[in-house]
Amino acid sequence: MASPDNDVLWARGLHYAYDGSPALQGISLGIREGEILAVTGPRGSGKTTLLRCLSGQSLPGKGEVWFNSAPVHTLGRAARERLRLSRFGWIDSSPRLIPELTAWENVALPLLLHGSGHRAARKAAQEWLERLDVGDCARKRPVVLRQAQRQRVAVARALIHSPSVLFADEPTAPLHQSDRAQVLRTLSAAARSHGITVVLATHDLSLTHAARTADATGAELADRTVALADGRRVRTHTTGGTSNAGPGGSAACSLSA
Ligand SMILES: Nc1ncnc2c1ncn2[C@@H]1O[C@H](COP(=O)(O)OP(=O)(O)OP(=O)(O)O)[C@@H](O)[C@H]1O
Repeated sequence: MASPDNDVLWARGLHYAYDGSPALQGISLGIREGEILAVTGPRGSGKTTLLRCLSGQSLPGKGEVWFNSAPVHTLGRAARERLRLSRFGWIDSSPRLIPELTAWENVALPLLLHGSGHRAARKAAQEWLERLDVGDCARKRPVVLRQAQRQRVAVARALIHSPSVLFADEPTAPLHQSDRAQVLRTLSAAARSHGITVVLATHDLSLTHAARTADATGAELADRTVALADGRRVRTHTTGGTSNAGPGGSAACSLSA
């Protein structure tokens, strides 16, 4: 099926419930290639559930999710797993690194799994670690790293194979306030330079503003912000020129930035 407005990822009429308790109630959304979309809303508004449905980790009870021409909502578990490994990246609020591997080995893993040579993978991993200001951690294991360092390693690992879409679920939650904007700026700059589409869930709208205003030279963090409340899409705020409201989406409106 052709996507509306040539969106790389789009959803229509998504419903999801946990044991009969609704978490998503008819959300429709389209995301353009290379767009950085922030999904905001208070705790429990459905951000994580939406990201899980969009990335094929959870299947909606009703509705459709399409990645390009692939119907994610009808793919079997193995096909969704392959799609996630090859085309998607995921950053959680708590970094999940493999404790037996060093930082660079953790970061290099997606490349090694995709068949890259050891030397090339190590070089790329080192470059990503340096970009995220943890180059000196390359040979350390996660257990000796601080939480903020572990999260930067996790960000490097999510970006190293240049996924088509990066899902970031509260990626700065474990970081101190001072580190948050910097990691978000690095993430968004890296995504823009590699043409990676980003879906970023955060309950802290001020964070996206802080990352924008603190960056005198970089691009704005998000092109568009979609706000959720009680599993429904309630507001869209467009900040960049590459965005659309998506199928069934509300019209763009202005919030103060
Ligand atoms: N595993 C689960 N089992 C039962 N209910 C769940 C589960 N995960 C989420 N929920 C419920 O679904 C609703 C949406 O939760 P979700 O985690 O998607 O929201 P969120 O906006 O990401 O919240 P937060 O910012 O706290 O992560 C909430 O009411 C939540 O309590």
